[in-house]
Amino acid sequence: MPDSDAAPSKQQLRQQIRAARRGLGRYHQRLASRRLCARLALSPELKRAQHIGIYWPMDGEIDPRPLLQRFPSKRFYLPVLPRAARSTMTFLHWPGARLRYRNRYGIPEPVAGRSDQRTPAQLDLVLLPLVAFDPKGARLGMGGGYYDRSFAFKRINPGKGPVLVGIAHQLQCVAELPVESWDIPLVLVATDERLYRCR
Ligand SMILES: Nc1nc2c(c(=O)[nH]1)N(C=O)[C@@H](CNc1ccc(C(=O)N[C@@H](CCC(=O)O)C(=O)O)cc1)CN2
Ligand SMILES: Nc1ncnc2c1ncn2[C@@H]1O[C@H](COP(=O)(O)OP(=O)(O)OP(=O)(O)O)[C@@H](O)[C@H]1O
Repeated sequence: MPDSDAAPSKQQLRQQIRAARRGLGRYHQRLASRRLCARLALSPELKRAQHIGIYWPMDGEIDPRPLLQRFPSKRFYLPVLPRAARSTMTFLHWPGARLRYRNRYGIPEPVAGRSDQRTPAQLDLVLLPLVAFDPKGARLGMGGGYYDRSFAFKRINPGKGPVLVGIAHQLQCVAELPVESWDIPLVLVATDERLYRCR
């Protein structure tokens, strides 16, 4: 079979979708972020959650940060990459911790200090950045395996720990992603246009 007919590899899919996402204009980004946050704010899962993992957007990702203003009484946490290879991320309360440091991918991270620090299992809900998703809740990330490793405990005990919510622009939706044995399924995916309840 010629290459052009084959399903795109994970790497090709990442490249295509990341380029499309980076191409979104500033006006589109602002509107998409507001629509996403308005939709998320209505979900019972988010209303119930008190300790929420969020992310600092990069590479054209949709911006979830307006949720902080909407929910001043909830606590939000940013991921901090593990120091040791193959370890899990920790989540630091923010704002509160200083955001001075950029990690190896150029993403700002809070600096551990006196601020509240949580393990992945200690959060109520996590908003996961992603490159592509499908309506069944499969997620393709940047390829580091950070979220998969951090929430691997949910494969053994799906009821434990946070509700995992994928966050994306609508253009990041694909019909079906190949699922790897280590992939952690998403319960919800929220975009600027829709909310997907998976499975
Ligand atoms: N906003 C945000 N924060 C996040 C993630 C994310 O996807 N988005 N992550 C989700 O896991 C973790 C970081 N994972 C990342 C993995 C790879 C690259 C990246 O840019 N890779 C380059 C290769 C460069 C290199 O190896 O140095 C690339 O693909 O171009 C970025 C983040 C934690 N924080
Ligand atoms: N639970 C796990 N235990 C050990 N290794 C893992 C685990 N989950 C993922 N990995 C490793 O991480 C690598 C990257 O996985 P994958 O390409 O699915 O990451 P991703 O979901 O795209 O990335 P991210 O979660 O950082 O956005 C895989 O090659 C796999 O070996």
